[in-house]
Amino acid sequence: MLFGTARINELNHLEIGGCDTVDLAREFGTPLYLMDEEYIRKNCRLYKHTLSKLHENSEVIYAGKAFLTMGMCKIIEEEDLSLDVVSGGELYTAISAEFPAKRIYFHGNNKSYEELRMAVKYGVGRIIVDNFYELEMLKDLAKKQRSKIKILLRITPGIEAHTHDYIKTGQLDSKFGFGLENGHAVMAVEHALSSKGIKLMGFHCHIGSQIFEREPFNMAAEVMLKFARDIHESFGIETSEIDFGGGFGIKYTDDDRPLSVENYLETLVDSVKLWSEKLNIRVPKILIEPGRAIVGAAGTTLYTVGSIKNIPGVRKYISVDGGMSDNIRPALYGAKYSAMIANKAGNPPEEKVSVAGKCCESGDMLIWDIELPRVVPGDILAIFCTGAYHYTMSSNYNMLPRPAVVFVKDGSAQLMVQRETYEDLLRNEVFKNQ
Ligand SMILES: Cc1ncc(COP(=O)(O)O)c(C=O)c1O
Ligand SMILES: N[C@@H](CCCC[NH3+])C(=O)O
Repeated sequence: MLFGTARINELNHLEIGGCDTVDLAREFGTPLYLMDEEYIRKNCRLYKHTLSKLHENSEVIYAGKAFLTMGMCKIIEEEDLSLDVVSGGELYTAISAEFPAKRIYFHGNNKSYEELRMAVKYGVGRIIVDNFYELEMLKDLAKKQRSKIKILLRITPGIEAHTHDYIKTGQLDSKFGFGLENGHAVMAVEHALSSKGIKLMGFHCHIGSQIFEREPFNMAAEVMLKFARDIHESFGIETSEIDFGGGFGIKYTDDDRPLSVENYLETLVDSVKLWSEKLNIRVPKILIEPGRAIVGAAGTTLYTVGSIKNIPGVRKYISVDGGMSDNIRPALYGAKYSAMIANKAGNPPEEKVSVAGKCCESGDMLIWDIELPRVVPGDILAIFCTGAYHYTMSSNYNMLPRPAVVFVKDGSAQLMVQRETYEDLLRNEVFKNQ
C-alpha cells in the first residue's frame, strides 16, 4: 500500500517525495516523522474543490489537532483552507505562523477565560461555543469589545458513528456540546441571542472520527437541519452556517474501506440540500473539518530495527527505536498499521513478525503479526499512515526525545521540527544540584 508520491526506487528502497528514505534515516536519524508535502497539498485541493463544486457556499477547515507545526499552518494558508484550533497552544502556533486570524475556528470543551481572551484579542473568525460556562465568559468578554464576537454553538446530535468507542464524540452521553434532547441546545440559542456583543452565526457538530459509512453523515444533516428549522420557528432567525466537523476515514490497512472523498462529500451535501428543501429553509453554508483525511496517509515514520527476539513456535519480536512515545494509537485504540522494510522495499514477504516499541510496557507494540522480508538489526522499518495524531500525540515517556519532522517534496527534504535532545528533556526542570 503506497500513498502519495511513495514508490520503490532503483536501489529497491522506499522513496517518498523523490527522496530515498534510507538516506533520510541516515541524515536525520530515527525515529523520524516524514511528511509528503505534495500529497498533503493534493488532499487539501481535493477536499476544497470537491466541496465547492458540490456547494459553492462552503468552507474546508483543516483540524490542526491531527498535525500542527508552523510549516503546516503555512501550507494550509497557501492552499486557502481555514484552520481549526483547539487550545491556546494551537492558537499560538497558528498566530506565530502568521496564519490569518479571520480564518481560525477556535474549538474546545473547556476553554479558559485566558484562552478566550486571547482568541478575541487576535480576532479569530469563529469561536465554537461548547457549554454554558463558556457562553457566560464570552458574554463578559463581549462587553469590552467594539465588534461582535461571532460564534457557532456545538450541538451533540445524538448520533453514534461506527468507529472505535474512545473516539466517538457525537452521542448524547458526550462531554462535548449542547444536548438536543434535554433542551440545552435551545437554551444556549436563547442565551446567545440575549447578548448584544455576540453574533450567533450557526451550529456545529462532530460525529466521530475514522468513519467509513454514509449513514452517520446523512443523519447528522437531518438532525442539524431540523434543529435549524426549529430555531427558525421559535426565534425567527435563519441559520447561515452549519459546520459538520471531520471524521472522514482513511485506509491504514487493507481491511479499511473508506469511501472516496467525492462519496463522503456528496452524501453530506445531498443530504443537506434534501432536508433544506423538505423543511423549506434556505440551504446554509456548509463547513467541514477534516484532519486525518488531509495528513494521515501523507505521514510515514521511519525506525531502525534493533533487537530481535525469536520464541520458536510462538512469535518473533522485532524491536524498533521508537514506540508508544511517538505512536500511542495502537496502545490507545488498538489501531492497526501496514509497514515495509525501507531498504528491502520490493522484497517479497518471508516471515511473520511483531513490531515492538522500546518503552517499558508490554503493551508497547506497534504492529502485531505482519509479513515482512527477513528482518535484521539495522534495517529501516517504515510504518505508513502516521501523519495524523502521531506527532501531536507524542510524549516523552521513558524520557525518549521526540523525533524530528521532515517534509519531503520534489527530491528535497526540509527539516521542520528538529529532534529533541536530552537537554530539551530537562529544559523545564528547576532543580539545582547544590
Ligand atoms: C471538533 C472536531 N473537528 C474535527 C476533527 C477532526 O477529525 P478527523 O481527523 O477525524 O477528520 C475532530 C476530531 O475528531 C474534532 O473533534
Ligand atoms: N486522536 C484520535 C482521533 C480523535 C480525534 C479528535 N477529536 C485518533 O488518533 O484517531
